[in-house]
Amino acid sequence: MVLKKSVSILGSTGSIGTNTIDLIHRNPNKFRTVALTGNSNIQLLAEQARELNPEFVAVANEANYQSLKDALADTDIEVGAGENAIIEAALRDAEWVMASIVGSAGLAPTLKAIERGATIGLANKESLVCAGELMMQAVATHKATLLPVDSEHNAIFQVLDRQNAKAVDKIILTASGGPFRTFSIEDMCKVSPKEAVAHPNWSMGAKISVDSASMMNKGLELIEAYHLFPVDESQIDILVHPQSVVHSMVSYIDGSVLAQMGTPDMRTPIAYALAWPERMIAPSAKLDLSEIAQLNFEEPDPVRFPALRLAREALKFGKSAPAVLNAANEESVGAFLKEKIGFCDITAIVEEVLSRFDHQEITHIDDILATDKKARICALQAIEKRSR
Ligand SMILES: NC(=O)C1=CN([C@@H]2O[C@H](COP(=O)(O)OP(=O)(O)OC[C@H]3O[C@@H](n4cnc5c(N)ncnc54)[C@H](OP(=O)(O)O)[C@@H]3O)[C@@H](O)[C@H]2O)C=CC1
Ligand SMILES: CC(=O)[C@@H](O)[C@H](O)COP(=O)(O)O
Ligand SMILES: [Mn+2]
Repeated sequence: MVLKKSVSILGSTGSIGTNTIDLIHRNPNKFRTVALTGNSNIQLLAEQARELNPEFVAVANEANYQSLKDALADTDIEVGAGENAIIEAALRDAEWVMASIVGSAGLAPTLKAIERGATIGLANKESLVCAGELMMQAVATHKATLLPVDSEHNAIFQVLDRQNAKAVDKIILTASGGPFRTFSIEDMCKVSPKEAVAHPNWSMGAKISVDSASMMNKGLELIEAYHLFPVDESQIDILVHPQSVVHSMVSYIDGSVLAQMGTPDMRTPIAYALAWPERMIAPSAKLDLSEIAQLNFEEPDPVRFPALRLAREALKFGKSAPAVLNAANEESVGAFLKEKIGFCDITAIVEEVLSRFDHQEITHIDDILATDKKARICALQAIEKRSR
């Protein structure tokens, strides 16, 4: 009998979470679910729990505790609510944990799963952006395994020659350019949330879709790549590739460039991380290059997409700057989605908060949590000033 891999999914009700569950459903003999977590979508969380029968289900928003409890009253699944319950889910004894909570809310639970030495499928890039050094130190100290799920980083992980790290010349992160790749600044400043979440290639949650539209997603991914892979900031390039077929590349000192390709379906990188070090079948459409016929590449435009410069500056500055960048961006994206500010205000506010902030050294997760809180207050003031 083959032992089932025990898995927990933090953020099971989101886009990454539901794609992960899709793969688990297709492989009932391979996986056993230990814990699931959500925030607002109680109906889906309860349905997932009924189907997968985990030990424990947690909801971050405490106001949703009773409805989740009621929905699972006739089962023996334990139910928890609040930030501590999400931490408890991360601490439950699953070998493999999908970190797919959106935003810096994912940091503390991901770190707890790392500290117990689990294998983490990391989708939650914001945690690495905020606390890259601390997280990577914790991975080494606790002998945890961090498997990048973000499609670009998963691609790099697949083509990086770890035996010859010194032979790496560049990491080339591909970017679709988002829905406004060809827009003028004037037109971009007028776009609606509906237009911003309509990614040309990927189906994703609202926050990351807006990040893709501003290209802050690529800025966050630059910082993510810096922490995940043994390269300097100057060795990470960003290249616009509108088809999202080449998910990223590594170029070597001998002139070889290795790329990972596939159709834009997150079930491929999730399946890679779920099955690692083996591989498993994923239902993603097969790549047909003759049908696609053309793959295009172009340099990103730093004027229309200032997020790329802001993220690189924050990475170079270090200290609390990346955590401030992330917090200000999360608040601004939230305000844009609520139509309180315009699309171009997002990066303007991030820049304003970054420049006003007294950046401090980070030595402990509490420093990150305090920075995150302070930067959000600062961002909310800037949002208020620009509110429509
Ligand atoms: N979607 C994608 O294809 C990709 C996503 N990523 C990254 O993966 C992460 C998840 O993205 P995505 O799945 O698109 O996001 P979604 O918005 O679709 O899902 C987010 C998940 O987090 C939960 N959640 C929201 N707020 C909180 C909170 N405060 N505390 C605990 N849980 C919370 C949501 O619960 P509920 O729905 O119940 O409210 C949901 O389960 C992000 O960091 C994103 O950048 C990376 C690469 C690709
Ligand atoms: C699927 C995934 O990994 C996203 O991060 C995606 O890369 C977004 O596309 P952009 O290249 O437009 O940011
Ligand atoms: Mn990505």
